[in-house]
Amino acid sequence: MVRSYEDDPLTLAMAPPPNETPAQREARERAEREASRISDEIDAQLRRERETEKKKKPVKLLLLGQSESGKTATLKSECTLPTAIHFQLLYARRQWAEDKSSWTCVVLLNLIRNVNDILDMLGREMVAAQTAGLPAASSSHPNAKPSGISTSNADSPDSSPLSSDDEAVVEVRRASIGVGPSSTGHPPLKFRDTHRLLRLRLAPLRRVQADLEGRLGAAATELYTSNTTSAAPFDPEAEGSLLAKGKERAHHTEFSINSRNGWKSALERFRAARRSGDDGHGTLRRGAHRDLEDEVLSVLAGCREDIRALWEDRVVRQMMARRKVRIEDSAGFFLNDVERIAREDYQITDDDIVRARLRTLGVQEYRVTFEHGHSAGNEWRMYDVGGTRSSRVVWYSYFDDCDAIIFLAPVSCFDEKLAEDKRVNRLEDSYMLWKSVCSCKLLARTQLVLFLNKCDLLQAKLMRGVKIRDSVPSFGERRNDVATATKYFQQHFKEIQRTFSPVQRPFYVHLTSVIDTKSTAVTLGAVEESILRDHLRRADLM
Ligand SMILES: Nc1nc2c(ncn2[C@@H]2O[C@H](COP(=O)(O)OP(=O)(O)OP(=O)(O)O)[C@@H](O)[C@H]2O)c(=O)[nH]1
Ligand SMILES: [Mg+2]
Repeated sequence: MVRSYEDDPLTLAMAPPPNETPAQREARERAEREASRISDEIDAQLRRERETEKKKKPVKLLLLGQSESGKTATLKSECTLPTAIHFQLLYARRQWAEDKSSWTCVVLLNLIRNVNDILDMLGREMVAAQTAGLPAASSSHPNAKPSGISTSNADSPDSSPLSSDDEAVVEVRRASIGVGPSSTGHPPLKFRDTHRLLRLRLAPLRRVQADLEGRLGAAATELYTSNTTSAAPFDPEAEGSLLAKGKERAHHTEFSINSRNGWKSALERFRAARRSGDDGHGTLRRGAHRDLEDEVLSVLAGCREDIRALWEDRVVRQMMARRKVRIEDSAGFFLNDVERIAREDYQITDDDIVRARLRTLGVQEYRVTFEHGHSAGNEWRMYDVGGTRSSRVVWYSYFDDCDAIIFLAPVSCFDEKLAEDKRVNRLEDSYMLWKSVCSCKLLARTQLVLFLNKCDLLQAKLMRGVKIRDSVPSFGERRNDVATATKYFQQHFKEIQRTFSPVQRPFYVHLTSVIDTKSTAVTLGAVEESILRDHLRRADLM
């Protein structure tokens, strides 16, 4: 049976009365319009509530990558921008002024380490020159004493305050910057009295380095050993995984380290020291409570000219070139800024902070609530992790419910080895780590964003004539320039993602130099938008 529209009971019930007057009709239509407005308002209210509900779930973002890939620098880079609207770290913003002065000690430590590294090399070379039968210090002064350097002790008693413990630390540090025992196969370098004097006059910096390292704790020194041979000890399915072996966290040297012991707490030690020197009226007492930072600055200011002389010395440069040491490419390099930094009134800049190096231990959490921009009202939780192989085992516990990962792969490191395992090429390690992250089932729905970082250092390295194919044979005869190299590396990462992701996902990649704060802010802006879009879509599906 076919029913006509006019027969529909609802239509009949809603139909105006047949004898409706114009006044009644107007009243009815007004009532209908009002009902419709109220209904729209209720819908809008419900929509707003749903959006708020969605926003209540924080966006969870991890920064992953090997040690010295630039994870912490990425966060610092964002914090330094006064007008940054992206990733506004409210925690960091509030603490930034305080943190800024605490980072001063890190910069001073980095600079002093640069100097001591050179002095170590110099000591070895001077001994080598002497054992080669040449005078280590050919006197330019008629009354100058003969060199006191003894061949039985690399650093003679008159010129070096090194204890055997110090020597061990120096050995480790030398290994980290690729400093061999001495440059061989060349005629001995022509050292003069000035070199011996420089070593003598700069010797106090060794003690200062030890004091600063003591104050900053474990974060101040790099890790040169690892108790795991796996690139991804967090991956239960990976060979050599500590989790797979069922080893407990407590058995692992870095497992005991948590967010309270990261660089934030390293800086906190300085804040505490500063507070203890405060007389309660906002002024620092001198003498017994004199701030370590002031003391270091005063020693450094006294050494400024000698540091400059050491760094600009032709023979010293020759020595480093022979040893293939590129101290200027190492993390926390500040020797070119000695004129500005080694002063009692040194004021740290944002740029110094981004370039300062302090290792992250464990996992650092940042909670951020955006006040404006497209993330307004959203809470973001960001996790900056320690990247050494031993530290990676704790990563897994942060994977659950993770919206996005920014994975940093330092591409300038194609010819370098991991500090914690000298057998492993750093680019290879990044590939292995990326593969584990891509294939991890827990991260199957997580957005992955790859930063091919340290492009500035890559550029400088290639300009110096370093050939990629010497370290990466598969690179072959391609053009040895940044564009070709990054395209090649990018393709490799893309292929790994495509092959190993349990579910196909878009490949997001950015070429970065995260110490360039301005361009990093632009990149992070785009990343933030894309992560947020995905986050809301996931919330919609819930
Ligand atoms: N020139 C240059 N230096 C960079 C870049 N990214 C990071 N650095 C520097 O490299 C050093 C190491 O960076 P970090 O951010 O501390 O490295 P990380 O990944 O947090 O390392 P861990 O905490 O050990 O896991 C710092 O001195 C940074 O300033 C870059 O793109 N270019
Ligand atoms: Mg870090």
